[in-house]
Amino acid sequence: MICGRVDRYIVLCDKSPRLTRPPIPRILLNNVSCMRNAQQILRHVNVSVHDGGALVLTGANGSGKTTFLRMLAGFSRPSAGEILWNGHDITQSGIFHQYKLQLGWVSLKDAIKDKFTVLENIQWFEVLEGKQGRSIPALELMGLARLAKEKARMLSMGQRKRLQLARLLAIDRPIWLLDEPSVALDDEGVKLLEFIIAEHRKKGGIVLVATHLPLQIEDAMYLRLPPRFPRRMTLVDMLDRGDWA
Ligand SMILES: Nc1ncnc2c1ncn2[C@@H]1O[C@H](COP(=O)(O)OP(=O)(O)OP(=O)(O)O)[C@@H](O)[C@H]1O
Repeated sequence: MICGRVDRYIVLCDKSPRLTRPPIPRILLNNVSCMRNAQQILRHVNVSVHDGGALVLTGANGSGKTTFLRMLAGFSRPSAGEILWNGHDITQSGIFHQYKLQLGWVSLKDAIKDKFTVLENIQWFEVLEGKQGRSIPALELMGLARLAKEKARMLSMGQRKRLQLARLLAIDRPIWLLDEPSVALDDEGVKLLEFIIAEHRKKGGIVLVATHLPLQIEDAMYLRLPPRFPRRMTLVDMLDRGDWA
């Protein structure tokens, strides 16, 4: 029985009290900052995510949500601080090699090959992963089974997003990085997205999602990134402050 927390330790109350370390977060951002083109995009971000956890990033256009996800994907490095996976710095090459195999990525650049069929677009990645048998169930779940043999160029924007999500399911990696995953989805598509996120988390998967649109994600942590450029002061602001009095 857990009786309380003392600093970093959980006190277990039984006949012979003992101290047990809490589990290391699967992902830990420790005082992370990020520069792009000599400009500070993210400043002193601290986040920890355990298995089954979800983090929702919100903030104005240009506030750094995509930058945050790209850093977690290893596309760019923090300019200060560290990103730890299982307690290890992901920027170390040996660690990164293992870490990147944990990641499923959905972004506005959909990496869909127009000349391939819908099914081939998933099976291609499945083969690369050394997996099989998940593509058709994933297409069925995302409502694309009847389009499996069509060329991907025939798909609408929302259908392309569904295909990306089907690929995410088929590849079945534990850490999902989702950049605006609900853009272009209809109401049913958004419900499916919320459903697959919930199911993924039930299996211990982690979801980090940047979004402008509301998503129902139970017990998610929210991180609102501050606007990068403060709004320019208007005449109304000056009058409100009494600068002209
Ligand atoms: N490749 C790049 N090189 C230099 N600066 C960049 C690059 N990509 C983005 N930035 C800068 O980083 C800032 C944050 O961009 P980012 O795409 O992370 O914001 P965002 O919060 O995802 O925005 P949005 O809501 O519009 O998607 C941008 O304003 C831009 O100035």
